[in-house]
Amino acid sequence: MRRGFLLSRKRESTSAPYPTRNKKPNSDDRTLFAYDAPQATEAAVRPYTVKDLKTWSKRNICLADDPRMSAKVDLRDLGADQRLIFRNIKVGSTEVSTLLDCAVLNLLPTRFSPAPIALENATELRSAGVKGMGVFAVQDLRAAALIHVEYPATITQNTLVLNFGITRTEVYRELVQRVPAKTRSALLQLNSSQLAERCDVEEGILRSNAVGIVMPAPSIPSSVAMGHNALFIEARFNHSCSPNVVHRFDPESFALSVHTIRPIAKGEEIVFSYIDLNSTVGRDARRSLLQNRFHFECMCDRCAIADSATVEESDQRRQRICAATHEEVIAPFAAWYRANGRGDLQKVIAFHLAAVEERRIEGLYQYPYLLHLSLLAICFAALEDIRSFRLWMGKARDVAVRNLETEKAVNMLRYVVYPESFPQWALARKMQPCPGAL
Ligand SMILES: C[S@@+](CC[C@H](N)C(=O)[O-])C[C@H]1O[C@@H](n2cnc3c(N)ncnc32)[C@H](O)[C@@H]1O
Repeated sequence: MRRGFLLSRKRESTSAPYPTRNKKPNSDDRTLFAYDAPQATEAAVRPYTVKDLKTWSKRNICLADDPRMSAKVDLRDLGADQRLIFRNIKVGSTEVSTLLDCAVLNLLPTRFSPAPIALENATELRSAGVKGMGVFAVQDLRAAALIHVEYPATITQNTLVLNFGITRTEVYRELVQRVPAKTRSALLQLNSSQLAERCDVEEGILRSNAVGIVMPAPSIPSSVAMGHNALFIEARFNHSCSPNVVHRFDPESFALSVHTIRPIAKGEEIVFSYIDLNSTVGRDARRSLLQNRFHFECMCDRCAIADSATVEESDQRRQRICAATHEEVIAPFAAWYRANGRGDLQKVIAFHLAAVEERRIEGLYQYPYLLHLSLLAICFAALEDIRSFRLWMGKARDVAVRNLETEKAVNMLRYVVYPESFPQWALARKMQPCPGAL
């Protein structure tokens, strides 16, 4: 057996909380498979001490599939430092098969909060051509609508390096084996794309369908170590580089929720992004990342553009959008403000409207989109233009709603209803020099 192993129940009770590097693994390591702690609420694992975390923090953990990361660390060194255990977590009547680090398990809430309720009859599953099946809107959907809520079938830490006594294939097989029978048969119906010929069914399905989620993490320098993948059976949304929904996993309720980013027309396909569109900008780079990570050639609207001049134009637009810094976005308004309102506020408005339009064309609505919206609302408040203020403040509120920033969204709604209560209301007039002043 290779050096390195997963934590078994037996070891949890020993004085050393985790196997040490010098300790030789033995056949007991496999007792893990018989381990069955049913609830996240059960304190079966000793909580981490500060010392544990400090020791661990010094060590780099890497993504085996990511060449940038594996250069930093010797994979052979990692075996004894992984503290992953299989555990089925119960959320209401749902059971989630997980392979998680003890530190993450200990950070889960002792009681999950109720999941939010999605709009009923909002979507249907049907053919999406070359992409296989896809999810489509069956009614017009407004921006920030909650259209889908689902508990995962499986969750794994995505630092599944081959440093266990078992292979990655066995890990995936075990994880699927632990999924309750009814869900497991639905899981096994999922498409495993090009991976089907290269690996086990379970591995193919998990690797081509699981989506990245954020789990609670101890504060360690290598945050990438805490990346996780979760498999959802019903959320069969295809990928798009111009997504119209965002998904968020909430560890407090243990549910995935999917919100619309913009209004979606009845019949339109509902798509989210499988990758970080801020860091992978050009069409070719996006396609090769999706091919390497998810094993398909992206056929989304932006990637399927045939004309190379249009692709170039789109790439440049995306470059501009992704390169925009917070400072650059606020600069025009800040200059107007510093000049005591003496500049042309219409120019500031034109700057933000152009940026918002570029984002609409590319379907990129991540930060600092909200900043553009807020500054448009501020400009129109300064000019006492009630209609435009309500429009842009309303759009900013939609972003807060889909970001689950409830308090902010409530305040924004108050401003939509009572524009004059907005702090910058009539700012342009108030900043005019008083008649007779020197
Ligand atoms: C989570 S599944 C999405 C649902 C899937 N189409 C189905 O029939 O179950 C991910 C798989 O869908 C396909 N897919 C998703 N987005 C795609 C895209 N933009 N272009 C081509 N294929 C895509 C790929 O085969 C990928 O492995």
